[in-house]
Amino acid sequence: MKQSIDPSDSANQITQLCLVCSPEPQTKTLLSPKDFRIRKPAPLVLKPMLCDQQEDSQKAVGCEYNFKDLRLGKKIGSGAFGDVFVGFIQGKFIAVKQMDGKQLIESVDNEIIILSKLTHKNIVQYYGYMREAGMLNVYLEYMDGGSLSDRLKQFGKFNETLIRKFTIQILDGLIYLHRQAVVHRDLKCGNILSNQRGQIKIADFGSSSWKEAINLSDTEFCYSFKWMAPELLLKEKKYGRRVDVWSLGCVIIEMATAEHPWPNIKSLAQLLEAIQNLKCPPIPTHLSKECQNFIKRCCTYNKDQRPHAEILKEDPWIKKEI
Ligand SMILES: Nc1ncnc2c1ncn2[C@@H]1O[C@H](COP(=O)(O)OP(=O)(O)OP(=O)(O)O)[C@@H](O)[C@H]1O
Repeated sequence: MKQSIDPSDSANQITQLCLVCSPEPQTKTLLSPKDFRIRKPAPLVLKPMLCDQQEDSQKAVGCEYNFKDLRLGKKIGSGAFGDVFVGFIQGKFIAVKQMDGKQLIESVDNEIIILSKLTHKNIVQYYGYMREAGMLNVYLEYMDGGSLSDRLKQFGKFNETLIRKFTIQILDGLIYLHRQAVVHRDLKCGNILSNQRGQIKIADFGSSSWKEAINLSDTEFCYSFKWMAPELLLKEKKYGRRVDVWSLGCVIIEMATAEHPWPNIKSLAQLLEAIQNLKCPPIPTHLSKECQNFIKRCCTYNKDQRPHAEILKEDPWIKKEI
């Protein structure tokens, strides 16, 4: 099936982002992925984008921001590549992802390249990065509600009204990403952050690709596998944006149950067997028929029959008046 991407729309957005991100104004209008290489290390003063936190604005405002003034606060989380702290600068809170620069691996660089060209109300905003004393600090929008998986652990499963509200926001974020030809590949509640205003944003682009080939390691069972589309697990060479649509179905199951999708699966071999036999993760029966049907559409085994995120925006469950 042909992918519904409006090239002019995409090109305009990328051009606009590049103009905001780059230290020098660009005059080019046609850009390619190589235009988004990481800038040379160690600039102390960056010109990041700052979103107005008071509004749901998609507009990024360019301004000078000296990270030397940053004060580091308490640790708010940790992941495979390092720790995340809250930072305070010029009266604003930001998140600081701190990683050992020496152990810096490709996927972190990958995350920076991808983040630096994205700006959308449902994508965690990237402000800049700095290498200092062997550490790499990545500066991000601070999401004071933490991840959705933190919220599920704390408060238990969400009701369908909230699930629908969050799904609409995730869909908007995905539609934007996919228009930029970015595939997230690791969408799960742990990588979706929330704030006190009920907004949610997609984060953690360490696994994202710029139309690049996948390199899946099957030597150890990684729990992210449970959110993965069959074509990724089966290491098919051709896969696309719709792997994120499968994961969205799994995210809805996670929100509805406060458990991983495929809750009884403990190994990659078991997962592969289950996915090939059942074709779809178990769908919670307490959800409305429309919601169950939406999950089924997301988790369509055959990727060519699986709808794109844009098409799902028109689904009756999403469009219904509440
Ligand atoms: N921008 C942010 N604002 C607020 N909290 C954040 C932010 N980014 C990360 N966190 C918190 O820090 C935790 C760790 O985030 P991080 O992105 O480093 O790792 P992860 O996604 O949990 O795991 P991994 O990188 O190993 O996949 C998150 O679960 C979240 O609670």
